[in-house]
Amino acid sequence: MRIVLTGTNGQVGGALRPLLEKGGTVIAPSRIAFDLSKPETLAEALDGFKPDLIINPAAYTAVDRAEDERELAFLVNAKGPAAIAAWSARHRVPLIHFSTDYVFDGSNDRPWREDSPTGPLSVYGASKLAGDLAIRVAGGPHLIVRTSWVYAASGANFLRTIARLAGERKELRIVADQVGAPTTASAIAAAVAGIVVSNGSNLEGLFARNGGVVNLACAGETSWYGFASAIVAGLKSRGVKLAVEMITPIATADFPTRAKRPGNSRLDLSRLRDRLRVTTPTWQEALSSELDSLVARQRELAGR
Ligand SMILES: NC(=O)C1=CN([C@@H]2O[C@H](COP(=O)(O)OP(=O)(O)OC[C@H]3O[C@@H](n4cnc5c(N)ncnc54)[C@H](OP(=O)(O)O)[C@@H]3O)[C@@H](O)[C@H]2O)C=CC1
Ligand SMILES: Cc1cn([C@H]2C[C@H](O)[C@@H](COP(=O)(O)OP(=O)(O)O[C@H]3O[C@@H](C)C(=O)[C@@H](O)[C@H]3O)O2)c(=O)[nH]c1=O
Ligand SMILES: [Mg+2]
Repeated sequence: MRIVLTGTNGQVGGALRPLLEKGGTVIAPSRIAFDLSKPETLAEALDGFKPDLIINPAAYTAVDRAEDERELAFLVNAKGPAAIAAWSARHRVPLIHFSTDYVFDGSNDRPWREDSPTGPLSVYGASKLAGDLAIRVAGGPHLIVRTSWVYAASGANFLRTIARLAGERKELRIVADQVGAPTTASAIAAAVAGIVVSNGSNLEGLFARNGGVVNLACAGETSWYGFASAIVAGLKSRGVKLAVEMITPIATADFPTRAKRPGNSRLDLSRLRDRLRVTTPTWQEALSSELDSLVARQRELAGR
């Protein structure tokens, strides 16, 4: 199977690559060879790659910056995916794409289902929602994996931000009224690669029956404050020396940001379990193994 995989410098694409290489030929075009901000060039590139499957984790993910770069965010997150989806529909080549909890307004008091009403609060969320809708409208075989709060031992993410700040500051002030499920790129990659490997050439049929959007996050829930507290506790228990003495829970209103974020980011995982037979680790289990990798990497870099 020939798999075109985008975004391999990113968290999810980077975690997927080695898992997919075990089961097929992975074509991982550079951003220059396959630039989502140039939608008109993508069909010709795909003609050349001749994939049997396209997996597209590449995205514009700078949530605050997107408020000032609306056009670029929509090109990368909506127009590019729309062009890929049109090619996928024309050639009946399955497409796996990724979506976000930020398509919701966060007002609900229950976990969001795949068909819950959307209402993005940010340009990033609106651009991702436009991508989801364009893929659906194109009508090809597709699966849109909707996830939340993604992090890894490397890359730009909340774990790495907190690990850095905890080494520099006495006090961290973290919002406690936004709840969701922190999710490792490796948990997403394991689940997605599992679906690909176990269904092989039958993905088109699987997506016809059970495609569309599926929520996929780590199990359980916490706030950004709860997540930061667990990160700091986990680093300390692994013997990492930190400057931080106090972690203070604050309200969203006390941490002004350019983009608005949803209060409730929780995703209902029953479709994932019932239709795709996939379960994910709890966020605490996933954090524990990611902290092991982070600390091992830091010790290696420090030559210890
Ligand atoms: N990060 C998160 O918290 C969450 C992410 N998601 C979604 O999951 C998916 C994967 O996210 P994640 O792995 O964290 O993202 P990252 O930000 O880690 O990686 C994004 C990747 O997209 C590439 N990219 C950006 N612009 C373009 C472009 N114009 N053309 C081609 N490639 C481009 C980047 O390339 P380069 O490295 O060269 O910049 C990078 O490799 C995305 O769809 C995202 O919206 C959903 C929920 C949460
Ligand atoms: C660094 C910091 C952040 N925060 C808050 C701000 C924000 O509400 C929350 C998380 O901040 P971040 O900017 O790291 O997270 P953010 O970039 O909003 O993360 C999002 O990225 C996109 C791509 C997604 O799709 C989402 O699922 C989500 O993971 O923590 C604090 O309260 N104190 C702090 O010191
Ligand atoms: Mg961010």
